[in-house]
Amino acid sequence: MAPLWPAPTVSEPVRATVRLPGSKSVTNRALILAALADSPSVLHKPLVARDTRLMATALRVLGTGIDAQEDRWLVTPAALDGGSHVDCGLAGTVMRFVPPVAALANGDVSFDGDPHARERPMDAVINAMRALGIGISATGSRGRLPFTVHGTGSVPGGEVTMDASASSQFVTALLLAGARYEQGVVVKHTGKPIPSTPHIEMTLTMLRERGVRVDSSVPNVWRVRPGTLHGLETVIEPDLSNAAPFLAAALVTGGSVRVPDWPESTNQPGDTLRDLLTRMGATCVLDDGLTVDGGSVVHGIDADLHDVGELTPVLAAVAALAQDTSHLRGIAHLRGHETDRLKALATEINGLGGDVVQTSDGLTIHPRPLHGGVFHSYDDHRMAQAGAVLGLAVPGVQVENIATTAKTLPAFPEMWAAMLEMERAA
Ligand SMILES: O=C(O)C1=C[C@@H](OP(=O)(O)O)[C@@H](O)[C@H](O)C1
Ligand SMILES: C=C(OP(=O)(O)O)C(=O)O
Repeated sequence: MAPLWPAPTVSEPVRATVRLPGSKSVTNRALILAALADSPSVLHKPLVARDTRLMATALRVLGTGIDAQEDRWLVTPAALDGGSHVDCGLAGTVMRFVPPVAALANGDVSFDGDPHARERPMDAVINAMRALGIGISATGSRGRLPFTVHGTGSVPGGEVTMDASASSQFVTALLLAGARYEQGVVVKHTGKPIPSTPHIEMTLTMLRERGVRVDSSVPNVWRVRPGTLHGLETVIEPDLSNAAPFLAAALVTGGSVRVPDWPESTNQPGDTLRDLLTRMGATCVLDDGLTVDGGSVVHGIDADLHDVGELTPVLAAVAALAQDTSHLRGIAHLRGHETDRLKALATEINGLGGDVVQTSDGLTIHPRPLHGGVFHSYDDHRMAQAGAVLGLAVPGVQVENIATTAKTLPAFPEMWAAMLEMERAA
């Protein structure tokens, strides 16, 4: 078993300012778009974490120049080469977004990842790529990793229909590369509603900022015109989903946490924390940062998290510490995330004495007095964060493999300690 991290418990309200590094989703889109552009791009304040390093490495092996200084990454596009291998780790953004780019390379590019990456749904992207004229041979089972993309230097493109109900990333994957296909791309979704749609909006916004013409006027249809992407100098927003555990600390301890540089307008799903935490008893004030003050109680919540699924683990931890029952709905797709998050949350919270029931599309969480114990993280950064939140209020919680937070926030343990230190110093 990976090492255990004794999650700190606090008896005083947490009072802190927590500055967060860049967004994973924005950084990895910016890297892909920079690699496909007609001129160099500069990314200021990118996220430096496992998922973004994997993306940078993937694009480098395809021939892109990336000069990564700490807070400033210069990306110089070049002709894309094949004959290489891409390690996707456990990053959905790498395993879904890079293959349609690799199709533009001259030669074969093979893809694989962590053991659990081979379980994550991928078939819609593979089938769509085939329909767009891309050669791809899947050696993995059921259209999953590992597979090889047979790049020929160009892609016909055109119209494709897919079922993206398992992940919004399937749509994003084709839109990001589509302008570089000869006929562009038209993606049509059929099936149950797509989750995490703000992430598709993020893709559209970032494409348009780089000069790509995208029509999204018809629901569930996206039309990307063939054309040139421009290089761009851009500042990456802080990762608002990674703000969740820190803001939750304010709520569960009745304290106050401020996150500077909270964007006034954003496509990041983490922005809905303002509404969700307010409904759970917090007061949220947005000026040039977001300040969350906890009240005297934590309320349960009945919430559809379909669009903001990645917030679920931390919200479930808060819900387990609330005064009444919560219903988290619309998140069946979380079974295909870094782990089956519904099963993992129910198992681990119940292991501490909780009462969490899995439903067909979510979780029902009845708060119960919790006790200490091991909280397994399943190589899932957000499970580890959920364990840390529970530990604030429950003595003796030990989070297994806290290092897995490095997927999107390598300094998480240090930032957590610093947040609690500020409270003691205040
Ligand atoms: O496009 C993106 O950057 C993401 C889309 C979402 O994926 P799903 O649509 O699979 O939930 C989200 O959960 C993930 O963390 C990041
Ligand atoms: C689902 C997530 O990640 P990925 O980009 O690997 O899908 C997540 O970060 O919560």
